[in-house]
Amino acid sequence: MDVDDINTVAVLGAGNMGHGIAEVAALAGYDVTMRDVNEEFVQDGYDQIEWSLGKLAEREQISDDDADEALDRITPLVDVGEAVGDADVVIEAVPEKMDIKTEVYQDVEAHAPDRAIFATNTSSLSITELSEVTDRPAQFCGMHFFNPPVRMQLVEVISGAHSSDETLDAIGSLAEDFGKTPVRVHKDSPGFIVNRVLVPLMNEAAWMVYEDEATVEEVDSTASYDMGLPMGLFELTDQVGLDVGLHVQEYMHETLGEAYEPCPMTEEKVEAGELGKKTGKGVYDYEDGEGVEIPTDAGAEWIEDRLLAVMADEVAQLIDDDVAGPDAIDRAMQLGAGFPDGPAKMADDRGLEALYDALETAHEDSGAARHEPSDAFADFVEDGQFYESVGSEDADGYDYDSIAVTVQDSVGHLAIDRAHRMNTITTDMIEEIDDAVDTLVEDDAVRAILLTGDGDRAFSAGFDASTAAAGSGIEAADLSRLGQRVFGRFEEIPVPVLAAIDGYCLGGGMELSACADMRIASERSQFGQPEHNLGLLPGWGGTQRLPRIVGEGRAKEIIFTARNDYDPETMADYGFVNEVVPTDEFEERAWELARDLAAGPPIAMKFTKRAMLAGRDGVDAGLEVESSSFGHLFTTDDLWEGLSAFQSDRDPEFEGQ
Ligand SMILES: C/C=C/C(=O)SCCNC(=O)CCNC(=O)[C@H](O)C(C)(C)COP(=O)(O)OP(=O)(O)OC[C@H]1O[C@@H](n2cnc3c(N)ncnc32)[C@H](O)[C@@H]1OP(=O)(O)O
Repeated sequence: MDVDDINTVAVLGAGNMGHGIAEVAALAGYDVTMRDVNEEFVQDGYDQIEWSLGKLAEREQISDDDADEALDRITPLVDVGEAVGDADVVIEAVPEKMDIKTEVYQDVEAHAPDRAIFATNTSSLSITELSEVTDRPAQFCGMHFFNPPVRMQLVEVISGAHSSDETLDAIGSLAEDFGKTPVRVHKDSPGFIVNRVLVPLMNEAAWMVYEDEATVEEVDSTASYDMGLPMGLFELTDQVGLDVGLHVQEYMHETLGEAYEPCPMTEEKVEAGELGKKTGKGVYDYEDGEGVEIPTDAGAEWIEDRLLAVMADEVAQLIDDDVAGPDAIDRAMQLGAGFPDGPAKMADDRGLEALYDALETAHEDSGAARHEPSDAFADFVEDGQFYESVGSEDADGYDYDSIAVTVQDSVGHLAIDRAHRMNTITTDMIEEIDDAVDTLVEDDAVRAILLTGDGDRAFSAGFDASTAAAGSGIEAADLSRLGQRVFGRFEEIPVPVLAAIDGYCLGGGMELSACADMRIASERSQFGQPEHNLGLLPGWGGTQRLPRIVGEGRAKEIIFTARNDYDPETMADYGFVNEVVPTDEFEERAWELARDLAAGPPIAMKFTKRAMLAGRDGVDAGLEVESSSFGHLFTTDDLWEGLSAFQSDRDPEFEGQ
């Protein structure tokens, strides 16, 4: 089945995941039936969707009409026959119990059309085993969403032993059509990617505390502030629920072996009903205690190495077992767990040998199976790096971690690729942008650059404040200089640069866009320089470049008010935005304009940028560059091409000669 043949999606289960998936499908324009075992459950799910759509509309992420139309597309049902009778795809999100799922599939099988693909949202059961309770194992695969589906970008698309390529392609395309990023998991392996990396990591954190090697504060401080993870590991454990985590750990222990033995501390807490945030107490105490309090400076290098080593071993096994490559693993962890970098890259950066040694030393001390490095890990240490040995699966485009760079129709497209963190900007990203500018300028095929932010929430929400913890004044000044210089390169390079802003464009993101030659924005965009709210100032050129574009008075207003909600029309009035475009036409318009710029005369473009830049040193300097450039252009083929195209009333084809 092709994704174009999918019109109706049946979602089984109206719980947290089920109603979230139904909402996502309806927002993408599909007709949705949502089924649960009784009226109350299904109505609860429907009410949750209504509430969530209302919130999206309130935040202007969708219009009121979009919210109403999405809700209208959802039919809540109890009758299985009615729910799946006309379904092209059935997404099952019922409780994680094999007997419940088996019963549901038998019921569904009796009513679903032969063409229907079955996709299970299981996070911990075997896709292959589930597919075998149906009569269509080839039309069956995993489609694992993350909680809450409306906000989380990742969908793991998992191949069971019998899944056909056609099924996997259709479900991958469906996930994309839902506005999500599918990551292919090539084998039905316990925990797939995200849980396979995250669960042993959380388990190791628990063991370190249980065995008195470290305190909760030390582990969480290391994870949050030294490794830059979005939260502490115990904070995460409490948020997920200790019972939920333990359930997956037990499954992994059963299927993968002794190395996954759950920590007794987790078992004890589950037995005592201390399940995490939802019960008021887990590892942290939310009712009688202070809740989560993580000191910024209690981290330790050996804890970081241990945690990285545990992850590296899982990554090694996943790659070795052909479950996924390093870039798929990293992408999944960034989108599904909010990691700043993926575990393969983090381990490569730290050095596999050092991490292997850390694990081996732990094994000598503890003798525990979980500390025994796998053969796969040993092999990768021999090879040097995960990425070096396996390479990247990204076929076209250049290979970067935090940006995506491709060339199409003479346009070099540089997308900030951290949608999971609002496309916030890190030092590594700035260095990658620096390198990408070199690469694109050297590429003769590139005649214009289009700057965008991945996803539909932000061009960029600015500097990644979570990486700002403990820098000295000198380091911060260096970071400021780095951003000023690298962003400023867009002003200096010979090709025109268009920033296409869709969503938040704040702080450093706005400073980056200010270096483009032109800016267009979707109607839903929001602008601002909120640095003063953080006690900072715009440090990537904002105090200099913004006043040049909007005038000093407006620039001071934008910086002093520190608002983050300037609308695009106002920014167009201020002269910052060249054009405001309806959101649903935005991507097309951005590319149209970028292609138009790429079709312009390269030498005249280069000289125009150069003359304007020279003018910043004074009008006379600018005028001098203008006239010498004007003279030079008279010696170019492009001039004659322009003149002859004008005379014969056709579009010119400039070659930059
Ligand atoms: C030299 C350069 C300096 C600078 O650039 S300083 C930074 C300037 N930028 C800002 O101050 C923007 C800060 N962010 C915000 O105000 C809000 O966010 C938004 C208005 C962008 C969006 O608000 P909402 O829709 O309510 O979403 P949410 O839950 O606040 O954010 C979603 C996730 O994105 C993370 N995030 C957003 N901006 C940043 C940032 N600048 N640095 C680090 N993380 C950021 C959040 O924390 C959160 O993450 P989780 O889902 O894990 O809670």
